Amino acid sequence: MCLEKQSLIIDRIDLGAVGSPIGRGCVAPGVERMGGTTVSTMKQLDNLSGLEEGAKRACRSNRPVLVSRTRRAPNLDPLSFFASGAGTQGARNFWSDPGREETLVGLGTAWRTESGPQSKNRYEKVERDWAELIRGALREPADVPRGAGPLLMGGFSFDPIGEHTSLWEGFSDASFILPRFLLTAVRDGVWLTVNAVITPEDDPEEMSQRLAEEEDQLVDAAVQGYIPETHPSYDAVEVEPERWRQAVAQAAREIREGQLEKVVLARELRLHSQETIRPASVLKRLQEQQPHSFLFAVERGDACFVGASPERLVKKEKHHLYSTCLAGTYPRGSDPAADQELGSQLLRDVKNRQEHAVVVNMIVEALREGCTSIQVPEEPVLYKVRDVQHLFTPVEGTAHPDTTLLSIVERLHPTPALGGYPQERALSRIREMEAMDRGWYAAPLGWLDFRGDGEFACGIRSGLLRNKSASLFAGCGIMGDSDPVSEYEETRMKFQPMLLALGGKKR
Ligand SMILES: C=C(O[C@H]1C=CC=C(C(=O)O)[C@@H]1O)C(=O)O
Repeated sequence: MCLEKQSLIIDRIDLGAVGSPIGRGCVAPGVERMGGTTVSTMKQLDNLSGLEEGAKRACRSNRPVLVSRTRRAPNLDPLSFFASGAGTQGARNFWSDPGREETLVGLGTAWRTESGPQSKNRYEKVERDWAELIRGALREPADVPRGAGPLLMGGFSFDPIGEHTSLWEGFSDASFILPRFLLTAVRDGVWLTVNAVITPEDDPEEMSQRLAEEEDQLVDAAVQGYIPETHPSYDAVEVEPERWRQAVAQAAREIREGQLEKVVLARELRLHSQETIRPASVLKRLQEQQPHSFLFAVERGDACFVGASPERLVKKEKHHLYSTCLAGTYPRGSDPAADQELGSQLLRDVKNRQEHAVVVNMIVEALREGCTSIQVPEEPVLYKVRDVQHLFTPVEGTAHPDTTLLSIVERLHPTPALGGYPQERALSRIREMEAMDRGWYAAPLGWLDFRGDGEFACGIRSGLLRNKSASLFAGCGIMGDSDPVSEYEETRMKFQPMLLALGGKKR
């Protein structure tokens, strides 16, 4: 629809109060009145000038144009916002870092990029597609906080070459969504970004009306603050535990023979519930129970990959890079003294220190290629989460000007904390020895913004929810002296966060 429309002159209205109780109760649900103009209409007008400009650009360049508008939304709670999108979108994304400095909730799809199996260039493809869309985008305002404005949310599968089963249907080897609505909760407050990709065929007025209506519905539902509470009772089936213990023994033998240094073997626990498992309910419990972990949910169609991972893969903020070496695990103690004693034992444990060192060496090498300088402490410290404690070494670097976030993700993934060492040998042993499709388990997931900044975590302590079923995943680093029974116990501890978050009882 490339007709030159007469430009509307619109008074800019600060929509900081969107969804606030002003006028609530005086008008139909979803519409709030302010000085004779409905908020819905104001939103529509507010978005319209950008969309009209975008439509003109789309016509001139004959290509889609991204129009993105961010404003404050002080009264929105991230979890309620996530829950408010249930059912309507099938494309929700939730992200929160362990400091809860940046919580992002994406609802709906303004644009997406995907890569299929065997795709060797999946990282470059996402970056290329995104750069192409961002070129010529209209953003308002120019300055938005980190985590707001146009950005992609999603992730990658663990291994594009390994077997792909129907379990992970909907989750391709790279899948990133530019959310139609993005809520960003940061120290500075809460922001709402509305993204639209307008083509020469679109009518900006119609689009702006549709966006305003959708936003009203979501914001109204979120303001009600309803988060479903489910307590399903479920049957749990461990997938081939004996075969897994044998694989651990076999891997340890191969390591002693010098065929490889380390491999991470994982297993699956399948749950069947009496009622539909609600991702928002699981996220709520994870938020309460796992304050020191990344929280994530990636919904694709009727499935949702959810977890509370303690492990950062990489964060990029301007030219600063931050990564994490997390490997080596002990249980938590039943009281502070016992906990401290177990922590001291872990710090002295030879097998765990070696397992950890393999990870540090690889991450430092991988970062070195993209950095002008690297800082890494000499000794690991403890990182304690609710059910286990780990050896932890943070690594920081200063990136070369041309080092991109996804090029670092590609270099790092899978680190020996998730795959093994040497990488290719470990990957081929995982493909042969594990009786499961890892899908997105242990893979990079996170967000990437219009500046090239963002953050990725490793998708561990996680599960894939689909209607009444859940598949939970847990793995451990196998070394030459690994004992199959203790490694099996370690995976039991690592299932705990998701089992607890499902909130139900084992039948
Ligand atoms: C592979 C997992 O954990 C990794 C991360 C931290 C500690 C690990 C370990 O001690 O084995 C694993 O390398 C998992 O939780 O599924």
